Amino acid sequence: MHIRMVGTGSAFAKKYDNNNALIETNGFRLLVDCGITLPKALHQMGLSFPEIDAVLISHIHGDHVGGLEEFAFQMMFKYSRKPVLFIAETLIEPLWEHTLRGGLTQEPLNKLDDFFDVRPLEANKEIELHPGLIIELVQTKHILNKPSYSFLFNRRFFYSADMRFDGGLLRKLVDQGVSTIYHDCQLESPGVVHASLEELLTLPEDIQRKTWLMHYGDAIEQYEGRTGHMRIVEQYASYEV
Ligand SMILES: Nc1ccn([C@@H]2O[C@@H]3COP(=O)(O)O[C@H]3[C@H]2O)c(=O)n1
Ligand SMILES: [Zn+2]
Ligand SMILES: [Zn+2]
Repeated sequence: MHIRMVGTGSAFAKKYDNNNALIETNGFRLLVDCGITLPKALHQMGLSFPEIDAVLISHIHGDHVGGLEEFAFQMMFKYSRKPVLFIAETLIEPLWEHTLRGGLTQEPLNKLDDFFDVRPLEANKEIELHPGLIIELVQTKHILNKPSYSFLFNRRFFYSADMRFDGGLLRKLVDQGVSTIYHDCQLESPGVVHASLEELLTLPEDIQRKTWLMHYGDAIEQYEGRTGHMRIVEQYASYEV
């Protein structure tokens, strides 16, 4: 399974695009989150929307869903296709009512299903998105009373959505066989709604060696060599996980 980050930046980063990714396996290309900067970043990578087989959403923040309106419009009016949208069932209503409805509604198109082939996902339950690509949604803490889901792919690759530090969960995942963790990282403390670098540096060495940092601020270059045993995911680079 390959992963390419379309962006590795925090919500307010300006040197890096929104933390969105492409997971590619067996000819299937899954977009993980679709933020504000995604349409342009994807274009700069030489890709267009019809080349994406499905999109998966972690939570309702602009750097994760802000590009969905353009995705929906392009697919509907330029390509006459309805993209597959994998999304936790708890996020379906808020995505439409709070994010997309205003821009997309034009009678008779007035619901999420008019624009996307919606595939609701249940947390803590494995599902095969495509042959060879199994996912489990893990609800992780981010903003109070606002659901956010991290992703476990093929039981071995953990991709954090925006989440607060949870060393116990990471320990459990590694003990269960997870070999690679991509984790959002806020460089400055306190993290508040994200794991801070300071907190991530408290992880035991064996977990740090499996951990790669993403969703970072523009100051990341100043932190090179200061991330313990954790590596930094590079924007646009392709990795085998
Ligand atoms: N209680 C909050 C809520 C949000 N934020 C900032 O807003 C950003 C929204 O996207 P994000 O990637 O979740 O990161 C959030 C914080 O930077 C924050 O700092 N405190
Ligand atoms: Zn974010
Ligand atoms: Zn967020």
